[in-house]
Amino acid sequence: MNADALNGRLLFAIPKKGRLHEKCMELLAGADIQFRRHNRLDVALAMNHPLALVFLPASDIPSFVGNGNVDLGITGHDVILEAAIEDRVAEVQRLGFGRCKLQVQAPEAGPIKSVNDLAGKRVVTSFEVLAGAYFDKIDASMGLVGESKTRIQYVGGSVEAACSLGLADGIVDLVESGDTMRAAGLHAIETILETEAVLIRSSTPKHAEHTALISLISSRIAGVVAAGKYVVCEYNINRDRLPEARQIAPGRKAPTVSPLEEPNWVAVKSMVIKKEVARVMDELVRIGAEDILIFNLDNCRV
Ligand SMILES: Nc1ncnc2c1ncn2[C@@H]1O[C@H](COP(=O)(O)OP(=O)(O)OP(=O)(O)O)[C@@H](O)[C@H]1O
Ligand SMILES: O=P(O)(O)OC[C@H]1O[C@H](OP(=O)(O)OP(=O)(O)O)[C@H](O)[C@@H]1O
Ligand SMILES: [Mg+2]
Repeated sequence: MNADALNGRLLFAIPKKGRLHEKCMELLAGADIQFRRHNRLDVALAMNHPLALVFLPASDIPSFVGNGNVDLGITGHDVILEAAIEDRVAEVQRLGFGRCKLQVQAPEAGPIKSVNDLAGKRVVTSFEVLAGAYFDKIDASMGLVGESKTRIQYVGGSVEAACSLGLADGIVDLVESGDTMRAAGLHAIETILETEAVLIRSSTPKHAEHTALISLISSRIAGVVAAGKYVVCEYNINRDRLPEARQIAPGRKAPTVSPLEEPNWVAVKSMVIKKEVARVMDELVRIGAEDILIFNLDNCRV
């Protein structure tokens, strides 16, 4: 594809593989960004917007966006901090996936039980900036200087293997379920940060003409993200219990209340945060609600 094909198009960077890729594909579908990606090509023109998708490694996306080479991107909050470029990218919104923690880990069977035990030793990581800054503080607090400071070594992946290979006394890497950590015989001794995927744009955009399209795409993505966060809860209840029901499930603005053919009974509908729905249903049952139904949302604008 020659550079002319991209002329005037908004460039949107998407992780080309790894943990964030599939979820990003779902977001693009939910936002109705249609494209056909040709085999091995990392640029795909959208068919229904003046936009091109650029498929890049997640860790390269912060600098591409921060330097204005692309206008919009999805990547992890962790790699933005690691790229030390947070002053040049604006986080438009959190996306609710790619949630994990950057943790200091050490062999479970060994003597290292705290970060102080690890200070001055060898740490292997793909996050050398964040791990370096973290251990600089620990070293300073323990009076470790020069040669006695913690040695941070970069590796590109499979970080958990470093201790058993004799390369490191501890590591700094991402943990979600903890399965990889446990399988490698490691345990977490400290959390450096919590992260999730974020939609970012350049703080100093080169192409002001894209502002309206960036707003449209952001609003569509926000709708897809919200749809994953909420369910619609519908139930029947005696009108006398409405004040209590409203406290249990207040909805976003207010519940929708419709009359039923049964005297003094109403049907109520409200949006409920998905994670809270079991508790909300328990409480509605407790105050006499009947026929409680929960509906997932495909998409929304809230
Ligand atoms: N286990 C995980 N659970 C949730 N999110 C994760 C996990 N691992 C990584 N991430 C998030 O995804 C981002 C990209 O990491 P990922 O490992 O997918 O990329 P990669 O290393 O380029 O790909 P690959 O591992 O396939 O080589 C991380 O910066 C982090 O924000
Ligand atoms: O706590 P868990 O659910 O086990 O997830 C954590 C693992 O996921 C990521 O690795 P990934 O699978 O991307 O492989 P990589 O190390 O080659 O990047 C991360 O680097 C951890 O190794
Ligand atoms: Mg990885």
